Amino acid sequence: MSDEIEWWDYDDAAEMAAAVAGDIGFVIESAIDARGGCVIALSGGKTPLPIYEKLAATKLDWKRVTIIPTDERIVPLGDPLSNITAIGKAFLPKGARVIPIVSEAAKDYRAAGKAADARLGDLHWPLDLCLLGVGADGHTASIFPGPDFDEAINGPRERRALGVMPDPLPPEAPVARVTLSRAAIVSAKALMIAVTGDAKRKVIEAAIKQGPSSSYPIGRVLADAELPVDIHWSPA
Ligand SMILES: O=C1O[C@H](COP(=O)(O)O)[C@@H](O)[C@H](O)[C@H]1O
Repeated sequence: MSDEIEWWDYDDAAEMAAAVAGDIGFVIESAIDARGGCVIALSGGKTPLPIYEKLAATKLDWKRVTIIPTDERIVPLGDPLSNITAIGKAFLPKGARVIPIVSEAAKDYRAAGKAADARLGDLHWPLDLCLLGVGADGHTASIFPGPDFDEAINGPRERRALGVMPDPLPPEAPVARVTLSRAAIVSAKALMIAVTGDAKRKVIEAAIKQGPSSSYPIGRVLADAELPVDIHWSPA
């Protein structure tokens, strides 16, 4: 478990968006200065959208930035549930390289996970940054309870992505997923979480208290993190 998990509290989502976008922008600039490029993973769902709007408005050398989603719902590109579609809307116009991790050709969710893992092998690892979200049920990226949970948490460290069938399926997006593995997430050089609302805060606090045997996926990820983790929170 990282010795340093720091909470950053904001008055509202707009204030949080400005602060998190500033932090991500700093990581991107530093990576470009250091090695001429940057690879980041951004969470899906609705919470981070104001952050992406702010970040996309930041003057950066976007052509040197590669963005992957932390996880993807297995739906066609353009579907309202597609994480990469929302991320692409924000960053493709800036010239960033936005890489989907799910191809419509995948036969089943496990094959989709294997294809994503192979595709991710072409990128520069470890990630310069991973921004995670957390669901009200304590899932993070698409690490959910179910038949693939153990592999997502304890699979071989070189496995960066895998297919996941959440059980139970989350009502807000009841579909199979592809997710970064815990190993890929915690190897990132910078790890941040952005969440809103009291319920998610309580879940994360409980998960941290439970430690390495946490019943929540976010607890299992945080328990394996070695670098400091910033948790950004606003009430709504
Ligand atoms: O399904 C997902 O949910 C989480 C949380 O999403 P939010 O809309 O409650 O912010 C998200 O982090 C993940 O990437 C997504 O696929």
